[in-house]
Amino acid sequence: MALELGCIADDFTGATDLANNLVRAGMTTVQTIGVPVDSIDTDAQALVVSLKSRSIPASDAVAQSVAAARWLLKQGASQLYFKYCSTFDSTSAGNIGPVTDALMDLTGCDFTVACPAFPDNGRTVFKGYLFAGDVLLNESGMQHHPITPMTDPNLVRVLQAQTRRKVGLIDYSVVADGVRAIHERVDALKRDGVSIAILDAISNDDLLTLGRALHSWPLLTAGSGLAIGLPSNWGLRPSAQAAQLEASWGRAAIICGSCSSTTRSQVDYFLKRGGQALALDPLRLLDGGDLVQAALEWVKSQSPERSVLIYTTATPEAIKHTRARAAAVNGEMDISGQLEQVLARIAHELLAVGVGRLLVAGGETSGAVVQALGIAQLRIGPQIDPGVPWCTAWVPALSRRIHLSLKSGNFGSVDFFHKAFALID
Ligand SMILES: Nc1ncnc2c1ncn2[C@@H]1O[C@H](COP(=O)(O)OP(=O)(O)OP(=O)(O)O)[C@@H](O)[C@H]1O
Ligand SMILES: O=C(O)[C@@H](O)C(=O)CO
Repeated sequence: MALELGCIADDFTGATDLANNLVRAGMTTVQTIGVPVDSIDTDAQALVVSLKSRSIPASDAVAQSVAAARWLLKQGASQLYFKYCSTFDSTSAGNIGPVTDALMDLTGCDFTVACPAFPDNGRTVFKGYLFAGDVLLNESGMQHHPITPMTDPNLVRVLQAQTRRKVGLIDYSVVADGVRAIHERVDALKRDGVSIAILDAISNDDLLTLGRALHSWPLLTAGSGLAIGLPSNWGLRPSAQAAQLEASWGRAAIICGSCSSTTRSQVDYFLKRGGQALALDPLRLLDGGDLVQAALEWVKSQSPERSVLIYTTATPEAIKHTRARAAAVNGEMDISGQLEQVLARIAHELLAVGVGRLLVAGGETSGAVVQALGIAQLRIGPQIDPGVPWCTAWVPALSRRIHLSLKSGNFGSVDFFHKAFALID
């Protein structure tokens, strides 16, 4: 089967999350890092281009997303899928709205949907309100996100602030009534001048219904959840074979820049279990401290038989304190960006000490790490937890493949770090 689905993901963990859902639903999928310069030789049915565009200026996110879309259309994609976070991470400046607008202009489509729901990971949308687990988005910890704090759970309002198009809602009762009811609602919304509909979805069944209803639409925008209902539109069925990888090798390491409450619990669990862990102090950046060298020295002193965790993960209060100290020294300092680069350099150096199994937590952090390792493509393997697979990637500096997992900040069970390495031991 030829290429059908062309996906543009606004961060790297989100891209593996989407590719994972597609692979599990039976679609052969290749994930690229950035927009490839040339065509790629693949028989994949889906391509996922990973960008790092979630938190950059909206005009840059638009330019990169349009370039990715043009490339995917040139490869032959018949449907485009713009993937963002299941917690709708964005600000009133974007980037979900501006990118959606630009992709609608590019494809000439007059109507699309916005569907962050991913029930397998506790993200549900009801009456346009996004829940993370049992609480509304703005009570979930996301209100403290260091880059895109989410303080309003009403997605119609959140998206309307970012787009020049009118935003409406297709609510759960319409979705429950099936494909025809959804199409009728779309027609009614169009008559009201609406061009983008937030989709309610509270279960995988809702996503499967929506997947059928959106068959052959030129453009979809969503988290990864909506993808579970798409492969069957091309007659594909779930298959475990698609996710097989070669054997892993080397030392195991975890690089953690995510500060989400989920990741903080995972770090705490790892520490309580006596894991080998090093916390990096961001304030050392203010006095020119060499965090990379310090981390490497530390790694060399640890047992190579057990995994190591290197993290900048901190509480909202600690981040606030760090930011205030940084601002007092230099108002221009981007402490979060600098920490991403520090962790990326450490990841690169870890290869030299024999790390062949690398787990990275946090989307921005993963983007920085993957770029520093010079990785061009990821092959998707078995799922560790919903939304997080193991992958393999060719690392040019090593001239060999490593196992790599990019964990979204909010994903994974509390024992994720142990579970992940147990799966590929
Ligand atoms: N101690 C800290 N102080 C300030 N910023 C930090 C600190 N630790 C990490 N950061 C920054 O916070 C950001 C975390 O974003 P990242 O995308 O990596 O994680 P996340 O948002 O939890 O993950 P996801 O995007 O997958 O949900 C990064 O820019 C990181 O450098
Ligand atoms: O959708 C999600 O929650 C994740 O794939 C993600 O994008 C986190 O960065």
